Amino acid sequence: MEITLENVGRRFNREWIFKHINYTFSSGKSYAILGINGSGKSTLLQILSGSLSPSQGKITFQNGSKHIEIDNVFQKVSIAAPYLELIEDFTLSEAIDFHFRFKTSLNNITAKEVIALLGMEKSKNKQIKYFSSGMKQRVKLALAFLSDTELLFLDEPCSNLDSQGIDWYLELVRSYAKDRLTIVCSNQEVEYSFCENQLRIIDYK
Ligand SMILES: Nc1ncnc2c1ncn2[C@@H]1O[C@H](COP(=O)(O)OP(=O)(O)OP(=O)(O)O)[C@@H](O)[C@H]1O
Repeated sequence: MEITLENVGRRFNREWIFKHINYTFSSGKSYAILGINGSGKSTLLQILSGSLSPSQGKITFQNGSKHIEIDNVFQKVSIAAPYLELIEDFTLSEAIDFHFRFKTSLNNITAKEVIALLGMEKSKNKQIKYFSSGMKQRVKLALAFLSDTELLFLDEPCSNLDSQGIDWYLELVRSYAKDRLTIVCSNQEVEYSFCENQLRIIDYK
């Protein structure tokens, strides 16, 4: 899978958030999108997931010689982001079952195995609304990493994680990010230091 941006820019009202991005993202590689708060990282990630249109320029999604329509991109992407909330009334087991009604699980991993990987056997029947912010973040990350999608998009992946949680995240990266196109929006090095490519929003202002 390849995502190509040609002269891409986005503005809200009269304010340009970024302009003239020419860049190609390719499968099997990892990318960090870097910038200070409010610089436009999440906006760019939404464009890359097909959920927001650029104000100028062109984005194309290509699988080998096959062009992918923008409306079909959502099937190929897993996103963990602060603005994408879990359904709070679900128990953990229900949230996992619900998620995998829409996305195929990676290597046919079962809900039981996901719960074991989260280390949350004792909380499987607890409603998400009673989870701590760090527990919710772990659930979001597990659902994204363990979905069988070529594109893995992580916006501030270590928010609310303690040092143990950060090690757990890095283990997910080692185990499940390898052959995918991984993009991390961040301004914390620990979250993106594994990414071999970096795109700085400031270069496109
Ligand atoms: N729907 C919208 N309407 C108007 N302005 C918006 C909208 N979405 C984002 N913005 C503005 O675009 C700019 C970039 O926001 P964005 O969330 O992409 O930044 P970010 O780099 O991800 O920030 P953070 O690190 O705080 O998450 C901000 O000034 C924000 O206020």
